[in-house]
Amino acid sequence: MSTSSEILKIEHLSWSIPDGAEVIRDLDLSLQSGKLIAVTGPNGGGKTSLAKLIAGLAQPSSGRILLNGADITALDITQRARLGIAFAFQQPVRFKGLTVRDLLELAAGGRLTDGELCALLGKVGLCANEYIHREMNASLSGGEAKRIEIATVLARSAQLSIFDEPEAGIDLWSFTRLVETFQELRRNQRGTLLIISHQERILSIADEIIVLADGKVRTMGPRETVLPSLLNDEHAALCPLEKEGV
Ligand SMILES: Nc1ncnc2c1ncn2[C@@H]1O[C@H](COP(=O)(O)OP(=O)(O)OP(=O)(O)O)[C@@H](O)[C@H]1O
Repeated sequence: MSTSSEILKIEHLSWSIPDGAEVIRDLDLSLQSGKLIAVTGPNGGGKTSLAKLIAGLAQPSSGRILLNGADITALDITQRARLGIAFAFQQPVRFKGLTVRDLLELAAGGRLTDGELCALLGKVGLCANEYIHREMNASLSGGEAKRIEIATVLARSAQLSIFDEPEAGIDLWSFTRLVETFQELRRNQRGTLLIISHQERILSIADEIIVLADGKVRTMGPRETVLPSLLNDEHAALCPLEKEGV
């Protein structure tokens, strides 16, 4: 059993949108390595904004982000990706001209055998034979593109993988497979997983749950203590969870 250490530290982080409204407000956070951490909370609470700030897609107005103790606040998304941060968008990105194989090989950093591609796509409930030569264009359905994007993050085997609402737009069977994949990664301690989700099934497999509301951490703690309070009536209005289906 490995002892976990701090992989990400966030100090006094704030971020404002162009009209001046503060979306992330003086937020402090510490994430331990090898854990599955779920981030939940009401719509508009700042979850995606926080993920973008961590991935380097947005620059904070103030505060610091440290990865393994090193200040990465000034680094852009490419530099942070090189250091081991991978981000799967809420809305998948399409890349005209690139095939699914190209994209997964780019993510993995080298050639992949058909068997490896099959294993990766199988983790998100896709059959490789039908997909590896498909172009990442509009001919893919929203759910297919979303699952391929998730597979690219899995292919990266990053130190810190961030998934923004992986449940959004994918069918129940693929979602079940994905939840199993997250559990496998957690069991094998393959990096740290930060998963933004409204799904009780994701929250139920988390080591830690963060509830974000109004740009601040409302609650953070082990699943065993946070989830019961999220499921009771007192918190239902603050953070309605999706219990069935996707
Ligand atoms: N680029 C932007 N321009 C203007 N407003 C923005 C921008 N990005 C985020 N916001 C606003 O900031 C707030 C937080 O948005 P964010 O997407 O981070 O919330 P969220 O917690 O991820 O919500 P959801 O659960 O609906 O995905 C929202 O009110 C949103 O409208």
